[in-house]
Amino acid sequence: MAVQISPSILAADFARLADEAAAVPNADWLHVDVMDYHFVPNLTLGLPVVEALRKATATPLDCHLMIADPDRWAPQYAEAGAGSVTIHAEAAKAPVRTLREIRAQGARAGLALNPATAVEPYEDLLPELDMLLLMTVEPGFGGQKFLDMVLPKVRRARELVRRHGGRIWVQVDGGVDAETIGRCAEAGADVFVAGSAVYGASDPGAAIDELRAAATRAQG
Ligand SMILES: O=C(CO)[C@H](O)[C@H](O)COP(=O)(O)O
Ligand SMILES: [Fe+2]
Repeated sequence: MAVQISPSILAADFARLADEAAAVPNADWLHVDVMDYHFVPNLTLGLPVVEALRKATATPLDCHLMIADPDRWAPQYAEAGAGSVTIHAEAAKAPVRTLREIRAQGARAGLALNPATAVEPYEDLLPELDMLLLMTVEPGFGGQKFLDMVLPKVRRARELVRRHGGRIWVQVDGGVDAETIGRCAEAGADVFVAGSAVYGASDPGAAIDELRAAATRAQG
């Protein structure tokens, strides 16, 4: 599948979110990291900001919920207009129901796995999914170093997805930059979240072009 780039607004200026969204017109998605001080030791933003962002940009929102109770809240993010809503396997207690509720609201449904969470136990969930998100840092903060140990899991996820028809996107998130993105693409990822590498650059749009070119080259 064609490479997709999802810049994370975690690395943007939270006081100027509409301008920061406008600074990346070539992004396929805007990645929105929702953190609640419980699932991860950090707090970011919630539904009101997602609703406001949705009105401020035409770029679809890719909501990554790092929250303790995704079963309760995820459908509301879909209802608020997110194009994609991803819940963590480590937090969801009723993932089948929650993923179905996300889809019923018209959004794509994603399942995220922390670096130490294996993908194989979730094979039976694949029919409920539109995207698998493999964390390449421990969730909670931007600007962390990419974890190479996740790359074999990216390969295994790509193989599982291929066996199930290849419809499901494989996203990587954390420490993705112009250097690490090639290894992720080569391992089988096709959607790339990048926070610091985009919003830390002097020209965020040019940084996206550079990431897309590097991933496309590596896909071969
Ligand atoms: O989910 C996340 C952290 O939990 C962020 O999406 C991720 O860290 C992106 O930031 P960076 O590219 O700077 O690592
Ligand atoms: Fe994220």
